[in-house]
Amino acid sequence: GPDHGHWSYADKAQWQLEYPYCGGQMQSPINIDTNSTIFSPELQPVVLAGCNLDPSEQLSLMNNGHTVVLQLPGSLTIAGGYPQEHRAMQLHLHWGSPAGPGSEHTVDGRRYDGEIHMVYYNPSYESIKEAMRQPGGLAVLAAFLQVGPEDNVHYQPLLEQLDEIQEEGKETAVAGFNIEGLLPTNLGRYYRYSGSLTTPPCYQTVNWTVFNQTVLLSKEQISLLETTLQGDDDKDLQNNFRLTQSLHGRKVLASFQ
Ligand SMILES: NS(=O)(=O)c1c(F)c(F)c(SCCc2ccc(C(=O)O)cc2)c(F)c1NC1CCCCCCC1
Ligand SMILES: [Zn+2]
Repeated sequence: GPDHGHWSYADKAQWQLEYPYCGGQMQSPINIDTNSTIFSPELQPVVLAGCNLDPSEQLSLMNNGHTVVLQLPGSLTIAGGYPQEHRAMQLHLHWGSPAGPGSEHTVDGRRYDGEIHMVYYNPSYESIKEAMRQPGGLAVLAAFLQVGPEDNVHYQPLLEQLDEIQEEGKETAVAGFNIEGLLPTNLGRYYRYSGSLTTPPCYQTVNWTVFNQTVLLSKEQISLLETTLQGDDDKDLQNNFRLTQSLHGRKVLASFQ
């Protein structure tokens, strides 16, 4: 993809020097102040289509030095909850370390253990490259990962392969599975706002959905995520989250009261 190689979460204050959008007024992630959200009953439940990927389908799982990325087929689409259909591109995770949590968004100042992002693009644009640069060109479905009492079996296809891609740049194959299992069961309760990619180039073209219900993983699964991968210069890949950005007057809508 575009040149993302040399930035890191250590120098996130300098991103805007190289990538001007990162200093913009519609940046992500944000803190969601639940007392200031606006109930919007027109926000319909998110509906996914084509998410039960056949096990014969092989998906690329890669450590790109900043996160673990699962490439998704364009046959997986958002069929409800957005003005028009969007096609899947990839999903990736954000996490912390054994010393603390690592979600990107926060709710009333609370940071969760981790966060999954499913990235989609609006196919009415000529190409993904084009869609990425246009307002409303991208949709990201975000859900918080939280420590719960037992293993989340839906995350095993991803987590059991992490030891295959410990080093930056390593890639492995994952057999198709039900992608919807990675999200909360209730896709009707969510926050919606206009923001950006949380990584350079920070394009301000993302229509964000942050689900209210969290996804529960076991302590062992969260710990595996926090302690297996290495980023650039062989340091542990941890705390790969951007700090929350100012709303600059943006409103956060809620599909629920
Ligand atoms: N939260 S997020 O959605 O902004 C996000 C991150 F926070 C991310 F940290 C990432 S990974 C870092 C950016 C990156 C690195 C390499 C490559 C590549 O080799 O193709 C691609 C991207 C990452 F990939 C994404 N999502 C990508 C943003 C980068 C360019 C558009 C492609 C889909 C979304
Ligand atoms: Zn992300």
